[in-house]
Amino acid sequence: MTEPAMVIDARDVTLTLGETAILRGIDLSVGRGESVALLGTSGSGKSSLMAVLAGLERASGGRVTVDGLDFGRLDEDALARARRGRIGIVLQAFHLLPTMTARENVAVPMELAGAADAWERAAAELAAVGLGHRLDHYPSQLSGGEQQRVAIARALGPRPPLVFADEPTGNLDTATGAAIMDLLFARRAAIGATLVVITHDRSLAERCDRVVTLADGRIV
Ligand SMILES: Nc1ncnc2c1ncn2[C@@H]1O[C@H](COP(=O)(O)OP(=O)(O)OP(=O)(O)O)[C@@H](O)[C@H]1O
Repeated sequence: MTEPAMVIDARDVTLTLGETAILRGIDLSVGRGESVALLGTSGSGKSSLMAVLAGLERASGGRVTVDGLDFGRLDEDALARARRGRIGIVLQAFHLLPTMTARENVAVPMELAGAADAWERAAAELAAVGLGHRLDHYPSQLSGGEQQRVAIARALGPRPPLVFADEPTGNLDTATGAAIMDLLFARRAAIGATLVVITHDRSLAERCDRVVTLADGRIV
């Protein structure tokens, strides 16, 4: 089977929560290997769009196709399976599991994605983000920048074709944030993943192949 050229194909996507129309007819196609920045003021719908495209939130209307799968046709279990190994997510606040070491945080999603050698691969992934000497540290024993490196290793370890990052440098100082973005771009290039980055930072956005700007739930 040939792979679909578009990793993301969203057509007239709407999201309404309660009375609030959050996404109001989004059309967005993202090609394989492309990097796209989602820019927009606070409340414009960036995180909501990411949640819909990542299969974390169901669209209220329209069609979302990711890696050839029509999300609207999948039940919850099928959607969870579709996400696993196919979509990696890096968030502003890292969200590592506090009771697990760096290595465990990275190994668990790879195990869930079916890797037999997840434990060994987790060590290699952490070495690739410069943390080969921190395998057994818990998140509380790591700096913010180090925690985000673990989060990148965790998200990209299963080699997903699609990676989302929501304000990945938002909790970091400028220099650390720049190093994290360099790392995110380098690791996603190494695995050939498509990247969608949400940001407020125009200079960061301009590092992507394409900038998409949202305002009030629409692409402008
Ligand atoms: N569960 C919800 N119920 C109702 N409204 C919501 C819900 N979640 C988000 N919203 C509203 O939807 C709009 C878009 O929110 P979203 O978080 O997607 O914006 P954003 O562009 O990512 O903003 P930020 O840059 O501040 O993170 C906001 O006005 C928000 O208040």
